[in-house]
Amino acid sequence: MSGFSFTLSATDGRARSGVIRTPRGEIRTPAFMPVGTAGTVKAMLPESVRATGADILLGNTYHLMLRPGAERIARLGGLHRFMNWSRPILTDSGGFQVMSLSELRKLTEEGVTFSSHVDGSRHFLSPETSMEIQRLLGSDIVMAFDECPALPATHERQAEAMRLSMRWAQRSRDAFGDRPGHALFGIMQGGVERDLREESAAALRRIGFDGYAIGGLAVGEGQEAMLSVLDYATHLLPAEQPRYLMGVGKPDDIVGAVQRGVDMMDCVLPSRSGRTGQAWTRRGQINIKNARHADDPRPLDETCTCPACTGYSRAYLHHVFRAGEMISGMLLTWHNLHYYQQIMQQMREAIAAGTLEDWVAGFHAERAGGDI
Ligand SMILES: O=c1[nH]cnc2cc3nc(NCc4cccs4)[nH]c3cc12
Ligand SMILES: [Zn+2]
Repeated sequence: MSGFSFTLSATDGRARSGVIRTPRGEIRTPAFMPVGTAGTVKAMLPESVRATGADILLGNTYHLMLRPGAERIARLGGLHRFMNWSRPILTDSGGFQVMSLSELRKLTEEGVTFSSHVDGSRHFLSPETSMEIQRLLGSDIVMAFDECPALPATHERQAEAMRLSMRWAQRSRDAFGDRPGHALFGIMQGGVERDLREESAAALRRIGFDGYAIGGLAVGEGQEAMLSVLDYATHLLPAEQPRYLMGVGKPDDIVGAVQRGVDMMDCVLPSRSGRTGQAWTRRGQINIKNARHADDPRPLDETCTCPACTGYSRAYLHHVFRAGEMISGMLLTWHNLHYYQQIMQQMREAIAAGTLEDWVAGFHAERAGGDI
C-alpha cells in the first residue's frame, strides 16, 4: 500500500463520490481545494480554512520557489509546518504560472528559463527541478511539469504543446521516483481538440499516474467550451483514480464538472472575489460595495452559518468594504469558501443518495439571474 489510495463510494450518473486517503488525512470527493498560493489562503487563518470544511489546499511551486525559496522552507520543516496546515497539500508544478506571470521566458525541450516577477532574478524550471522543488516543499500530491499554451492557439500549436507536455510527463514520472504516501498526478492537455485530448489521455495512461488532471481549461475558453470538453474527456481517464479539473471555477462550473465525473477542483475565485466585495450565495452574487446595501440589516444569506452571516449585516459589510477595513476581505473570503464547501458537501450527499439530478435542479432554480 503506497499510503495514498482512492476509494469510490457511490456513483450517480457520471458523478462519483469517494475518499482519497493520504498519510496526512482524508480528502472527501468531490472536493474543492482553496488556493494558498504563497503559503497562505489570503485573509484566512489555516484553522479558519479548516472550519469552512476544506480537507486539502493548493500551493504554487512558482511563487514559493521565488519567495521564500523551497530550500528555505525545507530547512524550516516543510510547507505544512511552515504554514501551519497539517492536512494534505497539492502543489501545482509551476509551468502554468511561469507562462502567465514571469517575464523574459525561454522555452526549450529542456525546460523554461525565466525572470522572477518578484525581483527579476533568473530561474530554470523543468520536470526534474519541479519534482525536486515539490519534494522540498513536502506536498502530498505533486503535479507533473507541463506547458499550457496561451489562447488563442491553433490545432498545430496545441498538438506541439501537448506532445511536449507528454514528454515532460514521462520525465516528471522518472524524476519523481518511488515516494510512498506521496502521489504524482499527470496533466492532460490538448485544448478543445478531441483528437489531441484522446492522444494525451492515452499517453498519460501509458506512463501511469496516481491521479489525472485535466489542464488547459479555464483559460478563457468559456463555460460552454469547457463543459463540452468534459463531456468526453473524463471518460478517457481511468475510472478508479481521481480526476482533477484545474482552475475551476464559478459555482455553476463546479456543479457542471461534478456532473461530468470530476472529483477535485481548485480556484482562486471565492477568495480573490471575496477580497473585492463579491459574495457568492445560493441565490446568486452580491456585490456588497453597491450603495443599495448601505442600510440593509439582513445577512448575506439568512440560512448560512458562517461568521459573516451569523454576526454581521449587509450594511456592516458594505461599510467595512467602503472604508477599506481588513475585516472586509476576511469575512467575505470566509463566507465564499464556506459556501463553496457547502456546495461540495451537498453534492457528496446527493451522489451518495442518488439524488444529484434533483439537487442540481434546485441549485439552478434558486439562483436569480445577476445581482441580488
Ligand atoms: O493546464 C494547466 N496546467 C497546470 N496548471 C494549470 C492551472 C490552471 N488554472 C486555470 N484557470 C484558473 C486561473 C488562474 C489564474 C489564471 S487562470 N487553468 C489552469 C490550467 C493549468
Ligand atoms: Zn455566510
